[in-house]
Amino acid sequence: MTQNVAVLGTGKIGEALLSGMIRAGWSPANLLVTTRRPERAEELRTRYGVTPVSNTEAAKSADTLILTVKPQDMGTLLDELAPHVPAERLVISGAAGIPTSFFEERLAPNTPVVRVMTNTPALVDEAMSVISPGSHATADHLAHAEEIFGGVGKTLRVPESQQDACTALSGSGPAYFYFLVEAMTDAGILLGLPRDKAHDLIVQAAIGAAVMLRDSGEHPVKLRENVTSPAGTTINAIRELENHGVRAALIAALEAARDRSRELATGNG
Ligand SMILES: NC(=O)C1=CN([C@@H]2O[C@H](COP(=O)(O)OP(=O)(O)OC[C@H]3O[C@@H](n4cnc5c(N)ncnc54)[C@H](OP(=O)(O)O)[C@@H]3O)[C@@H](O)[C@H]2O)C=CC1
Ligand SMILES: O=C(O)[C@@H]1CCC=N1
Repeated sequence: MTQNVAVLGTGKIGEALLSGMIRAGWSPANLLVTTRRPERAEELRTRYGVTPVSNTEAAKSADTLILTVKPQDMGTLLDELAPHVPAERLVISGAAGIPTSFFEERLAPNTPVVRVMTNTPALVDEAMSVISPGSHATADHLAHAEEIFGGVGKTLRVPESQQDACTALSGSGPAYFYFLVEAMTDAGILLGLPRDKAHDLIVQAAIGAAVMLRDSGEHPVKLRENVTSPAGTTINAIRELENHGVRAALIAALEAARDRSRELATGNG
């Protein structure tokens, strides 16, 4: 039987997922979207051929509901949805921080809930989507979530207790790499390179390093050692990174992201 899937609150992540599902072979005829603004609904209809509906209509008619509003908007959305979601619907939350218990307390008893933390590389089918079941989600529900999110990249099952850490690492992760590229491009400017050339050099170094990290089977330390010649250039840069506490800064940064994810747990964050 063909399943209807509704994406509720189709912003950046919702659209990334939607576009990936269509690339992965889902028919737009089976995809519903909800938005807060009518012009956004029309944009999605025109761009993807999907059907915009109200939140209430989605709750009544879709087999699976994927909630991709901001954590702070989740309580309001659930107040609207709760009276209309039959208990057999699978509810997937894509929101940072909010535990599955938040949904279970507001929806009909025994509603299956799955929590997923994906990331924006879903736009290029290179997402990492970290998946955890709520109390009533079965193996079939998890498999269905994996089928959906597997269309936009890799998936990984973790206990829900690890979701805040995963949010800090991979949900927010792409932003740290963009930040590095931005800073290293500025360094290229300081060293006298034109901005476009500096950008291209750093992006290609990032792609090459990422592919080697994924495919070489080597530990990152070994890969870095291979670049770091005795009395060469790289070790001078590494010394400066260590002097400026970049390793400690990254550990503290990810800890702060994990803590913020925990704070968002109430949906009022
Ligand atoms: N951005 C990222 O990299 C990641 C985000 N996430 C999570 O994904 C979720 C969405 O983030 P993101 O896509 O960045 O945010 P966006 O603001 O781009 O998307 C949320 C969308 O929900 C809409 N919306 C809000 N309330 C309602 C409602 N009641 N009914 C219908 N639509 C509604 C908003 O409308 P309007 O446009 O009018 O504001 C907006 O378009 C968040 O919970 C976030 O934690 C997870 C992983 C990565
Ligand atoms: O910054 C945020 O809150 C969201 C969740 C993970 C990535 N972006």
